Amino acid sequence: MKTVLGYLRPHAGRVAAGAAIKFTAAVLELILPLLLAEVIDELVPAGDTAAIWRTGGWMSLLALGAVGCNITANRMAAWVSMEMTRVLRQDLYRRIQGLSCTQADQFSPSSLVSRLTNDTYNVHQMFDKVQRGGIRAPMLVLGGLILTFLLEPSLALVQLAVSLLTFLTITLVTRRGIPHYTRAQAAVDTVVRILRENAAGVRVVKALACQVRERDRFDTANQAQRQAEAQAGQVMALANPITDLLLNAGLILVVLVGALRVNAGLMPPGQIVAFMTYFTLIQSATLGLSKVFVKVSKGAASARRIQEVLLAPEQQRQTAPLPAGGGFLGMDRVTFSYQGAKPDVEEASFLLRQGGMLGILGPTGSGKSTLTALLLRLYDADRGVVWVGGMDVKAQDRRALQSRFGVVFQSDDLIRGTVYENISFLRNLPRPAVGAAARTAQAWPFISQLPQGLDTPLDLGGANLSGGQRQRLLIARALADRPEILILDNADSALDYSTAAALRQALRRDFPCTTLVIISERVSAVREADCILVLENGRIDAQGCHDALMASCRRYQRMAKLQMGGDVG
Ligand SMILES: Nc1ncnc2c1ncn2[C@@H]1O[C@H](COP(=O)(O)OP(=O)(O)OP(=O)(O)O)[C@@H](O)[C@H]1O
Repeated sequence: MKTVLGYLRPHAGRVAAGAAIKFTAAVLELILPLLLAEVIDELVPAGDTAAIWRTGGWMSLLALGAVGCNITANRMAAWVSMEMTRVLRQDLYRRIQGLSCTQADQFSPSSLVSRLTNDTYNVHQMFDKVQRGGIRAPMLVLGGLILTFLLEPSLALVQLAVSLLTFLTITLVTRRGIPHYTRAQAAVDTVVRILRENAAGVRVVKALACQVRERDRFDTANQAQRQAEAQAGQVMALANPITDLLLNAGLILVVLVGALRVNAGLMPPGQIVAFMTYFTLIQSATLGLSKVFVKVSKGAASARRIQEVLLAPEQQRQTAPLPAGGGFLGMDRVTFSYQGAKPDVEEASFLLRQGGMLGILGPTGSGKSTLTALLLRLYDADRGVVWVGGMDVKAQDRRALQSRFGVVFQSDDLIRGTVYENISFLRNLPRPAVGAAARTAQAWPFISQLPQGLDTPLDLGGANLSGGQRQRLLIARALADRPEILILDNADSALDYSTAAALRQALRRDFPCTTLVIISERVSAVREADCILVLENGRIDAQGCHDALMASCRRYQRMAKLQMGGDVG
């Protein structure tokens, strides 16, 4: 909470000015009933018309002054809470971008999204409500009670009792309602998730004829959401009628007790009117105050969640010396585990010269992608040293390090936009560079056949392209900025053999100085590599060039024979 509160500091002057204006408005509102009682009890019996007009004028001025002050202070409050939330959201976004993948995995992507959206919204609401009602409501309640106690203690006690009852009722009702709303919000999340999964996997759903099951899944989530909303609605439906009842009961009590005291000659009749006005003021302020409490409790919980991300520790930068003759890129006895249970990469060591090619082969789940994640410093190794450009990756600025790479991950997707926008990908690259990358990636033949060439719009995820066309665009995206190091993670899986061969040839021709890291299930994709790693269960089972592995590694020989028939020499 302290960290989030710090975002108010730059606006302290405005907040203080807003509070002073709200204070002034509350004082003006509290003076009005006193003047009203004076008109009824003194000026009307005295028949002093001029004084009645004068006091009426003052009352109008006070009422207008209070409205003006409240509008000004509310606008200031809205500005401050919007501005501080903007900066908070911006800092949170930057921090999320700076989180290591381990930290992002720990928070979970959906939780980070909800911290950035829902939680910042709750904090915004809290600051807005506190500034608007946090001064005015307690001032009106306290000031009203003090003035009424000075005027007539027995009536003031009636007001105090009813106000306390109102406050307790609203707080209890809202507290009971909040869990239902939280459940309703979670149910909405589930509905949205099912919708997104369904939209993304619409082809699979249709192909596997799962529409009915999907509909049932959606209906169940939809029903759960309706139920949670209904329960919340049932609880909250009590709030307004109960407060109306308490307000009316209180007014009746004030009038009754007041009338009895007036009849007994213990107080002037005008004070009943003043009391009724104070009572209405105090009741509405009490309601406002309970709403402030609700917003503060929700906002404080959200502020804690935001703070957890903002204060997530920076990654340590303990570097280790590189082994002698470390080369351009490599690892030395690297061990890494995603969740600390079992090593996902164990004792991995290899070297690669600049401009060289590293091939990585191995069964699914053997740690191939994890090796590239460590090179990119998406995760830090638990033990050992990883280096790129002859320097420990931990000693390098993560963004600068990552900008040296062009990468195609298995999970990459196209965005809604033109072919050019998909290849350039937010980098504003010149069109000739984009065209050249598309040629190397073997994408040009089909791009030139599209109705608007590079300017042809693509659907989200490239739904209007074939799998192989999508893959070639992704490769072009990785190449377009002429990276120093190129990582292709199974990027040829949807390409036919002759296109994959043409791609390899074009890569060597057009990017002779680029260091290549190629993960593939095909021996043909890596056979020209300077070094091929054969992985098994996170360990490097064997490494060497194609000929060396053919001579020494049975697993590699089997794969080569299986995939390339007799052509394995
Ligand atoms: N983000 C993650 N969190 C936890 N475990 C993970 C994560 N990513 C991968 N793993 C685990 O690490 C191990 C190695 O995964 P990795 O993706 O590196 O394998 P791979 O050889 O690239 O597999 P594939 O060929 O199927 O892509 C697997 O056991 C996998 O379950």
